Amino acid sequence: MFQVKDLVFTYPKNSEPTLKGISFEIKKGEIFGFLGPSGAGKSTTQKILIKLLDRYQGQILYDGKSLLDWDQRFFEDIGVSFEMPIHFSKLTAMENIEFFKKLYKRNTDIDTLLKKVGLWEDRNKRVSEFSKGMKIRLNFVRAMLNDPKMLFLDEPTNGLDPLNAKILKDLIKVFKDQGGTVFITSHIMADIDQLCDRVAFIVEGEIKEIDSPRNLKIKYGKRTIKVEYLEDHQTKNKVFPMDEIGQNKDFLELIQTKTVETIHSGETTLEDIFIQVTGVGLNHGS
Ligand SMILES: Nc1ncnc2c1ncn2[C@@H]1O[C@H](COP(=O)(O)OP(=O)(O)OP(=O)(O)O)[C@@H](O)[C@H]1O
Repeated sequence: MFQVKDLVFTYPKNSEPTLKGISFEIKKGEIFGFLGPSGAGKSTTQKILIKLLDRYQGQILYDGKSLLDWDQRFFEDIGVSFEMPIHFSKLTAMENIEFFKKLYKRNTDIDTLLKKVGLWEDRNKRVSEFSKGMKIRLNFVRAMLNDPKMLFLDEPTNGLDPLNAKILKDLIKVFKDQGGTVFITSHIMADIDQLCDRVAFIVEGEIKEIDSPRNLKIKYGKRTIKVEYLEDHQTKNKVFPMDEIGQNKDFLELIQTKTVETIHSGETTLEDIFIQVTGVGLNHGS
């Protein structure tokens, strides 16, 4: 869908580039996560990909054609949902939708979409009366109005309670299952882990890693097995190397002779990988 090669971008007032020659591909039909600490260049990359910023160096192809050569038809193809929902708060949800719908040639079935996000009953309420979660869901509806081929989502679940976050994640998955492509940034690693086929880690304008969450966990995981067991009425633990565990006499003896409480493989979380790759804790992010 997108091929980005050696992308360099410097804001006009800056002397140093914000993006220092990044290359990546977003494959058609995948959910691609873009992760990194605050100020790494995620939003800048996203703004370039949606044609809000130009004057970059390097090459960006969308659907095989340079992004610079795409005209208004590009905007018919994409849906964008940025972190801060911006709506006309004195208008109802439906009035907002009617307004933004007119910006596009192609439209999706809005009634179905409103029902899917759980806003159908509230469609005639003023947006000023909406909760944050409702506004974020309305934002998603806005991004989907033109039945896009590709969605750009910036922190889509930020500030949502678990139920609203699940509704949104399920909608993103359905979009993908129906052939859509997604570019997503988030500081919530569990959401990224659940959603993304591949992730890129960007640090100070450079990409440090690109792979599937699963492959990254294998790469950064410890490949150990920790057994917690009971001995003398106390919980003890032993750690074994995962390689050739089936032939490990100590391990086999332990699980045959002791009361095992838990067995864990030493696989790491995306959160740990974030900290290892970026060198920055997640609470440093915005
Ligand atoms: N309009 C601008 N003019 C000059 N510098 C900018 C501008 N916008 C962003 N920057 C700088 O570019 C760098 C990358 O910013 P960007 O917003 O892309 O980071 P980010 O990874 O999206 O961060 P966050 O997670 O906080 O959203 C930062 O150092 C920032 O100060």
